[in-house]
Amino acid sequence: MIAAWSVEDVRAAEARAMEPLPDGELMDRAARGLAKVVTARLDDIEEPRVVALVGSGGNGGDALFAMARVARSDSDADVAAVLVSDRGAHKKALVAAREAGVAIVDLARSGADEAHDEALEKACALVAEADVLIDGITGIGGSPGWSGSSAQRCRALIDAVDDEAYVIAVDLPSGADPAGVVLDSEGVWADETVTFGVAKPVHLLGTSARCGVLTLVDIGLDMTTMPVAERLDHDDVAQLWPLPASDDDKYSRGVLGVVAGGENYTGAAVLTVTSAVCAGAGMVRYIGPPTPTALVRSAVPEAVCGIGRVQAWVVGPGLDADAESDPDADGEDVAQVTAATEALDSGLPCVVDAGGLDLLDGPRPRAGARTLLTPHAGELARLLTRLEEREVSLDDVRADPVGHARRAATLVHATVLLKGSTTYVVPPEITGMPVRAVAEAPAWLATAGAGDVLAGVAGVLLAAGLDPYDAGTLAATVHGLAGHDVNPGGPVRALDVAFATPAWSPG
Ligand SMILES: NC(=O)C1=CN([C@@H]2O[C@H](COP(=O)(O)OP(=O)(O)OC[C@H]3O[C@@H](n4cnc5c(N)ncnc54)[C@H](OP(=O)(O)O)[C@@H]3O)[C@@H](O)[C@H]2O)[C@@H](O)CC1
Ligand SMILES: Nc1ncnc2c1ncn2[C@@H]1O[C@H](COP(=O)(O)OP(=O)(O)O)[C@@H](O)[C@H]1O
Ligand SMILES: [K+]
Repeated sequence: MIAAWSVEDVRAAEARAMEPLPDGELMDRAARGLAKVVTARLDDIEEPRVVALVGSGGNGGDALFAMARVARSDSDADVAAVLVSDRGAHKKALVAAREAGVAIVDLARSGADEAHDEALEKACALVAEADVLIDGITGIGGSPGWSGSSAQRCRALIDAVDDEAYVIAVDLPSGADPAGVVLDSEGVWADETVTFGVAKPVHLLGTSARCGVLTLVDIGLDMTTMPVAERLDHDDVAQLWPLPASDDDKYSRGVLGVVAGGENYTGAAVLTVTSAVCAGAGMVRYIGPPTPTALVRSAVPEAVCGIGRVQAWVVGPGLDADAESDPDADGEDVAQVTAATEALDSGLPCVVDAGGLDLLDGPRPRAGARTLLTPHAGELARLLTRLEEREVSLDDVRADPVGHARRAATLVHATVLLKGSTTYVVPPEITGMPVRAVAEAPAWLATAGAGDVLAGVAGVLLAAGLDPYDAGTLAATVHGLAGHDVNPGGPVRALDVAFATPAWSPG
C-alpha cells in the first residue's frame, strides 16, 4: 500500500525527526537521495546537461545541495542552476552549489527591466538545452499554479523545456497543489518525482499524472497519524483477493445477484454477469426481463436466471428505474425494478450503480447494510442534486471529486466509488479512513460498458465477504490493470476487460 499524509502531518513529522539531529541533516538526506536518482538517470547520456530551477525555500535548497553532489560526481555532467525568486535561494545550499562548480544564473529582479528580460532569455536558452531538468521551484510550501513576482519567469522557463528533456520534480511538481485538491493548476509535468519521507496527497490523487514515476527517498520520518490517501500496489491486490478454500463450495464462496439491463440496455446485463463470472463468483443469479434474460442465458451459460438466495447484490447497470412509475411500462420491467428495490431494502451487501442510484433516497433502510455506490461524475452530480435538494453540476463534481463523493458517502451511509481517470473510493467521513485513489486505467477504458464490468467485479468481492472499501478499491485496481493488459496503448472493448480480469485476480 502506498500511503500519503497531509502537508501538516508531514511538517510535524519533519519537525520531530529534526529535533535530535544536527542542523541540516534532514535536508542533506533528501539531497543525497535526490542526487543519487539524478546521477542514475544520467548514465546513458553523453556529456549530460543538467539544469535545476530553484525557488527560495527548502525545495530549492534540496535541488541546490543535490546539484552540488551531481557536479562533484564522476557523471561528467555540466550542471547549472537558475534561481527564480526575487528572494534568492537557500543560503548554505547556494554556497555548496557554487563551491562544487555549479553555474548559477540569478534571475532576481535587481536592475532595469531590459537587463532582467535579457537574463531571462538567456536562462530560457539554457533550459532549452537541458537533457535533464530538475524542478526545485516549490515543494510542500507551494500554492497551486504560479503566483507572486516569479510567476512570469516560472511560466517562461517551463515553456522553454525541451520535449525530449527528462524532467525530475523535487518532492512534487511545482505548481501542482500539494494537497491534490486543485486539479488543473498550471505548472510542471514531471517524468519522475523524487519525494522525501512519505508520499503526499498530490502524488496519489487526481494530480498524480503530473508526477510521473514516483520515487521515494527515506529520510527517517516516523508518521504517527492516519494517512489521508492510499493506493494499492500489486502485492495488495494479491493479498486482498479472496481465495477459495479447499472445503468451499459454490454457495460458501458467495453467490451474487445481478439486477441489471432492462429491455433497453440489454448489453449491461450480459456485461455485468460476464464480468462477475470471470472474476470468480461462486455463482451468479440474474434477474431481469425476457430479452436480457435470453441473452444472458446464451452468452453466459454459467449464470442462473431467476430469484434465489444470494450473499450480495449488484443493482442498477442499465436499469430503467422509472419503469415502476411509467403507466406504459412493461410488467416484466416493473418486476425488475421491484426486485431492485427489494435488494436495496435487504440487509445484504450491495453495489448500487447507474439506474440503481435513482432508487436511493438516503441510507438503505437496514442499518449497517454494506453499500458501495459506483457513480461516474454525472451520476454523482444528479444524486447529490436530488438528495441535497439543490443544484450540483458536473463541473462542481469535477472541481472537487473527493469532497462531493464524501458528501454522498455521508448522506447514504455508503462507500462511494467515483469513476473517472482517477477513480476515488471514499468512505463516509465518520470512519476517518483515507481516500483510496486508483489511476491504473488507460484512457481507452473510457468506453461504454466498462462501468458495468466494474460493477460485476465489485459485486463478486462483496459476495465473497470483503467490505465495500476494499471491494471497491480492489475492483477498480484490477479493472484498470485488466483494461491496460487487454491491448496496451490501444482501444479496448468492455467485454474483453471482463475476460482479462481473471489474470489479475490472483491465486
Ligand atoms: N522541512 C524539512 O526539514 C525538510 C524540507 N524539505 C524540502 O523543503 C520543501 C518545503 O520547503 P518550504 O517550506 O521552504 O517551501 P517550498 O516548497 O520550498 O516553497 C516555498 C516558496 O515557494 C515560493 N512559492 C510558493 N508558491 C508559489 C507559487 N504558486 N508560485 C511561485 N512561487 C511560489 C515562495 O517563494 P517566493 O517566490 O515568495 O520567494 C515560497 O516561499 C519540501 O517540499 C522539501 O522539498 C526536505 O529537504 C526534507 C526536509
Ligand atoms: N479518462 C479515463 N481514463 C481511465 N479510465 C477512465 C477514464 N474515464 C472513464 N474511465 C473508466 O471507465 C469506466 C466507465 O464507466 P461508466 O462511465 O460507468 O461506463 P458505462 O456506464 O458505459 O459502463 C469507469 O471504470 C471509469 O473509471
Ligand atoms: K518541485
